[in-house]
Amino acid sequence: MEDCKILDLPCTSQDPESNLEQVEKELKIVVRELQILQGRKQSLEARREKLRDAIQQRKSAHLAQRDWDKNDFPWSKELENIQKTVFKIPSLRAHQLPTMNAVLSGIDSILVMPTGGGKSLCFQLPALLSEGITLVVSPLVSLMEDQLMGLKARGIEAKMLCAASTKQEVNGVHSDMTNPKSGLKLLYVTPEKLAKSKRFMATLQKMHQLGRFSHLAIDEVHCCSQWGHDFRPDYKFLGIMRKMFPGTPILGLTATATSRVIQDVQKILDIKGCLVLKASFNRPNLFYEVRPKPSVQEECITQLHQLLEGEFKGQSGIIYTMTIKDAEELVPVLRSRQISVAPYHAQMEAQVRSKVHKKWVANEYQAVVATIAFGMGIDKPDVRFVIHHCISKSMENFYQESGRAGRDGKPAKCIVFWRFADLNRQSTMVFTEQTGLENLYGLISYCIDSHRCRRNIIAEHFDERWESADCRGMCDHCRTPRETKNLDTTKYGENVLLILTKAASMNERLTGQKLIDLFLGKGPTKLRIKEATQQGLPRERAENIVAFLLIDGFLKEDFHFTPYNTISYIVPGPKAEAGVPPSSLIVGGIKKLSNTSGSLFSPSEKTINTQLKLCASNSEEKVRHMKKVDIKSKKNKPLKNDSKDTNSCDTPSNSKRNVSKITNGLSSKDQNLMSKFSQKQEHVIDCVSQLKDSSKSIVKTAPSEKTPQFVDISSDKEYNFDDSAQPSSSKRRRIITIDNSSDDSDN
Ligand SMILES: Nc1ncnc2c1ncn2[C@@H]1O[C@H](COP(=O)(O)OP(=O)(O)OP(=O)(O)O)[C@@H](O)[C@H]1O
Repeated sequence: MEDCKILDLPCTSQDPESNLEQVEKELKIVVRELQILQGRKQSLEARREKLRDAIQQRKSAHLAQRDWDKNDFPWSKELENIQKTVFKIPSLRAHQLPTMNAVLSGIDSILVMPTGGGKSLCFQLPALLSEGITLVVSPLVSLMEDQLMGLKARGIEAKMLCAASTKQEVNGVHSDMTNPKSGLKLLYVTPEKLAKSKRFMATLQKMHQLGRFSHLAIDEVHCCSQWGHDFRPDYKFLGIMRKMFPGTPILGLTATATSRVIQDVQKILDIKGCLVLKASFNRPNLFYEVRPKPSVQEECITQLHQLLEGEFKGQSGIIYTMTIKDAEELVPVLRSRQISVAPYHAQMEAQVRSKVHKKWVANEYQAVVATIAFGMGIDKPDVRFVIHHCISKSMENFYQESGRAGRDGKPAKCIVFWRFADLNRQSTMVFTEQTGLENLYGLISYCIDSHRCRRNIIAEHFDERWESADCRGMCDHCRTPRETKNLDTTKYGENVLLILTKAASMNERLTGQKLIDLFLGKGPTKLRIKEATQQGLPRERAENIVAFLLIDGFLKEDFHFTPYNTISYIVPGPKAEAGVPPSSLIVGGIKKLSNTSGSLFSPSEKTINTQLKLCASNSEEKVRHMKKVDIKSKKNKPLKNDSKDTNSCDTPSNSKRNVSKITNGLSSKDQNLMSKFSQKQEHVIDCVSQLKDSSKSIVKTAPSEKTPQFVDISSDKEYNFDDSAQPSSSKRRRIITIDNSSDDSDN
């Protein structure tokens, strides 16, 4: 009865049916109105969010317009005095003074500056000019230890708190925080400490109430963002700091420059609209070089030996390895050659690690052989070389790691040893991360590109533009420029597909190495295809081609777990599936370009015809076994009439549709290639279809009764295709140049 009143309906017990009908009618009207209102609410909320963002951006831009570089702030004289007398720094670098002025003006800011740029000074110096304590959140104990060492050497009172701090140390810090007479200026804590110690947060609140919480500096602030390369869940906790400690200016510092990360960080820390200061990422004193890594470990050791005893003799450096095992294995071998090195990785005891670090800083070791555990905060100014014995997992990681070199501004070298085998080792470790493969492939394109300025590639990654002049011959490519030529990769793509098709038809999966063997006419005879073999192609070049096809999205890695490890197999990528050719490839070479023959640069029609015949005969063989999908008849239908296939992603007709979709997003260069490729497209589609067909019978995918798309020839069962998502190839660069200088087949 109550409900009836609410709905304002006449409620008579005589006619409940008609009453119910009326109620339901009314309910429908209300639900519809609610839906309309809900829709309006959502669109208004979205608009509000956009307007708020615009206001914050305007605020940010407005702040950035102010002259932060001037020298007439109330603190300017004292700032200069401390800079010169305490820090013994004669002049400030770009963005240091503006950041310090913003901090001292009480403005929330983010400073984006490359590693070694001098970010720490931007909170250390203002700390000395302010009443109370500057709290510095830093992700690594080694980083904090490093800074404490430097500060103590300058007579500045600084302490740290971490999980390893003794009770006595903790009590001492807590009393300093609330004691107005304490001279403590900088307090370093890990984000874990903040997130997990209620006692610490309580004392921090007290410190704030007493007006002693002068600034909050968050080092490596990109760790807040999942888009960054080093996300740390405990950094998320910092989101409450703005609300908990109003009036305490926040300074975020990072060497990660992508705008997506910066915006995310602003949101997480609740400092949208703050001042963002961004320095250029170009480190002009660093020489970038990529060397082919010898396949035999002994040869690689010899090269390292030659570098450390030759070019880098008497100089200090870091050798980065991918795994702890690699570091542990490399050290004794190098020591046996009288090179003074020590390992550094996460499995070593903290005290031993710290000892290695100190001895290296004191030049008692020429180099540390380290995993990425030796990274953030390594502040040795005279590091003259950083050698990557193995590729990093992303461009960001590489930039950070190599950025340990040359922090004193003097020339230093950053050398990467690159080999295809390391791609698979890394990819099997990073593929579970959200953007792991995309990030890794970004670095691979840096490694396999044999022509473009390395600096240019790094700049592109960080949304910057550096002209060739910015490099000034400080990378291997700019030092020895090469002539280049466009290479049609269609032939390579087709040959690789032929090999994959044949292997799959024999229930074989191919790892990258196996595929490259077969591409070069090696490996099991039963899997070889004479017509698809690249005669005379050096292995290094073949590896780069397959790597290129992977990062271009023509091929993709398919990961399988075994009880012991994860294996990466190579399968056709989204481009091959859609019948889109690989992107264009520029080959660079000095000696060989003048006498290049058509055999490599323009695939001979003869070879293609042979391949087509081979594939066509294979296709026909398979097609005979297809019950539901007649590839031949479907691929001859005009695209418009393919309406039946709208839900099928993988039939050839659909692949054609995908082609047109993909073509719309392609550059004119790629479109030209596309039209070339389209003649062979059906053949490629056939290959991919066969491949899927065969691979389905290998993996025995569960059949679906709803929309069968092909029939397993071995079991007569109907199947769907269910391809796993890949990083979008459109996000990657299309033009890459690979080495041609050692290519015998060019002669
Ligand atoms: N204006 C300057 N002139 C000369 N040296 C400077 C200047 N500013 C900082 N430095 C020195 O540069 C080195 C690197 O500084 P710092 O450790 O602050 O870099 P960073 O930007 O924090 O790097 P990272 O991202 O690796 O933490 C230090 O040895 C520091 O003393």
